[in-house]
Amino acid sequence: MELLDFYCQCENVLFMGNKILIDIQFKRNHLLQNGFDLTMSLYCGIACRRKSFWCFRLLSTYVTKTRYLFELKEDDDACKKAQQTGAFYLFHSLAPLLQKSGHQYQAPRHSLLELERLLAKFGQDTQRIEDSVLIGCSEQHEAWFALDLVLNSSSSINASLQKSEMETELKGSFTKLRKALFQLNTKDASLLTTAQALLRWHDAHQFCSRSGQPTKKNMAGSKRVCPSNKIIYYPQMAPVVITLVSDGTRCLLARQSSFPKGMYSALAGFCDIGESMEEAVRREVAEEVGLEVETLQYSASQHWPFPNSSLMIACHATVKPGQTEIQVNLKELEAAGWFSHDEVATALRKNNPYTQQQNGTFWLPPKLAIAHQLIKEWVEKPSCSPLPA
Ligand SMILES: NC(=O)C1=CN([C@@H]2O[C@H](COP(=O)(O)OP(=O)(O)OC[C@H]3O[C@@H](n4cnc5c(N)ncnc54)[C@H](OP(=O)(O)O)[C@@H]3O)[C@@H](O)[C@H]2O)C=CC1
Ligand SMILES: [Mg+2]
Repeated sequence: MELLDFYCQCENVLFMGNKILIDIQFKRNHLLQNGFDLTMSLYCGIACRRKSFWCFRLLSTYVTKTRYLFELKEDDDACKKAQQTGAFYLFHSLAPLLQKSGHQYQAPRHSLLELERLLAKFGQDTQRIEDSVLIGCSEQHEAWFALDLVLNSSSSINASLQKSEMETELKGSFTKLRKALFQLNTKDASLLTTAQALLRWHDAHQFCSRSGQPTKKNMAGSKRVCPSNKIIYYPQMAPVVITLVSDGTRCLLARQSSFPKGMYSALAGFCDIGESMEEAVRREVAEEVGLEVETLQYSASQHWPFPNSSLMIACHATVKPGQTEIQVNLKELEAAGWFSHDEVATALRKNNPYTQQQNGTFWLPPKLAIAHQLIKEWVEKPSCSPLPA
């Protein structure tokens, strides 16, 4: 339910700036009378007066949130204003700040005032706040930003010395993202992943590749512009295909020498320029294990921040029956093999790297990796009906 149109009398309306809030009780009755299943409690929208009635076009919370973020990306003044009431996630050399509460970890947010105090305490200019990037907002339109306290800093104070003092001051610890992802809930993990990717991109794109001049970030951090030739640079992700190959009864798992000991995953590879997803899957499977893909089926996608931002495009593939002999490309992989449904289902159930290494068995990527989801899908439904490649 994204858009609704309806009419009501003036006393049911509250104005807030250029937005309106409908009297909740009225809306609930109205929507229930009209057979809507009201699952969200608040809608914003636009209104125009028609005789004694107001005509409303109501937008869902998701749409208003999206429109608000779009406005902040386009309008530097609006974005700067949003910082006044916004909240900031903090990083140190791309490691997010985490705080422990009981047995759980969380990513704390700081107000502008708290951030200004912190920067002043550590001898940094509050101008640095302009290096922050917009990463989202709450349903109440509290804008969320991320700032790296040392990247691009002109402060002469040694960054590593400052780190532990900052951690004491902030009652938390700056934790490497790979580790942080295992300690956070999915929502925080996804926000911090986006934040780190954006902070990293800005750090690596300080100069125009044509003029060599420093580029300037817009307030939200959704782009950088070269002041001398007006070239605009947008943050980029590299498309990567990840494929779980099956021969109908078994699936193919492989490992690179850089993987943690004992971990096996699906085949992955960067798309070459000019390739479709289907072509990239066929090429990667042929390059890495010497097999020809017969059919494939798209499953899902995921942003993956390591080592740089990738858009992981996940799919299931099958190979021609009777053509299942693997020829491992040792320049790319350390090992690859066929695994039975039972073996993979057992590994999935006991996916504990420590115990599985001890037993000499293999283990699979963690839950938050799309490779895990692909493998789980195959175990639950090994015979999906894919499209020809
Ligand atoms: N989320 C998940 O579930 C999973 C994510 N992944 C991610 O998928 C990505 C790709 O997998 P991988 O098997 O390594 O890829 P490839 O099989 O394509 O091999 C990697 C090599 O490709 C070259 N390469 C080509 N284009 C690029 C590019 N745009 N960026 C970096 N390297 C490039 C590099 O070679 P050279 O260094 O010689 O230049 C690199 O070492 C990895 O970054 C990995 O983190 C992988 C598995 C699971
Ligand atoms: Mg690969």
